[in-house]
Amino acid sequence: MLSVRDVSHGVLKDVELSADSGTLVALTGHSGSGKSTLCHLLAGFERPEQGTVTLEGRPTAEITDWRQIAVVPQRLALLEQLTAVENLLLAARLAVETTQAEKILDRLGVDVLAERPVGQGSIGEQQRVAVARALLLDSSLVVLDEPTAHQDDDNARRVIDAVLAGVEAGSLVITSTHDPRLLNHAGFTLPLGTGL
Ligand SMILES: Nc1ncnc2c1ncn2[C@@H]1O[C@H](COP(=O)(O)OP(=O)(O)OP(=O)(O)O)[C@@H](O)[C@H]1O
Repeated sequence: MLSVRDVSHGVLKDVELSADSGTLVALTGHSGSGKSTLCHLLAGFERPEQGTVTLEGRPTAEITDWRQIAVVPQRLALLEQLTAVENLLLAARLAVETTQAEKILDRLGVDVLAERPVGQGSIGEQQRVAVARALLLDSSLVVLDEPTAHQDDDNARRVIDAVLAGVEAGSLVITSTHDPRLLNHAGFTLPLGTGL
């Protein structure tokens, strides 16, 4: 269970959210409404100025295990000199087989980067590598910041199918998005900011 209680931080005011495993939650709101800020708090990159963000009762800021919280930050945070497979294995702390990394890269149509430095890929390809990395371990909480922002329809479909497989496998997936292709699949939506 993820629990966001009475959180105020920067532009975020009194945000409340509870969600269980096996759910897809969408964060929406206009540019600057705080979607990325909330993603950072969920991921545990920062502690909230007020309130609490906990996963199974533990502050997310104290959780460093990728099996518990996996993330696609807006700027992806890939190591550009490493291949796609190496990026995935690093996140998994080398605890998965190379074939497992190759399989999810293939599923996301980005096997072309498996053995190449990801910095050579297009932004859309790099985003799909970051999505593959976040979905690799069926982590308890998966936080995705606009994971289809750089995807055409075919590749958005690949991302969405992979996300839904993660939800099916039991992950709680929280994604910020403006994209109706993704929004349509959300179990529920948390609108942030005013006017939406
Ligand atoms: N580190 C920071 N320090 C100060 N202000 C920040 C910081 N990060 C973000 N902000 C501000 O907080 C507000 C919310 O930013 P955020 O990136 O969370 O919005 P967003 O809803 O994700 O927007 P977008 O859809 O454009 O990505 C913005 O006004 C931004 O300038």
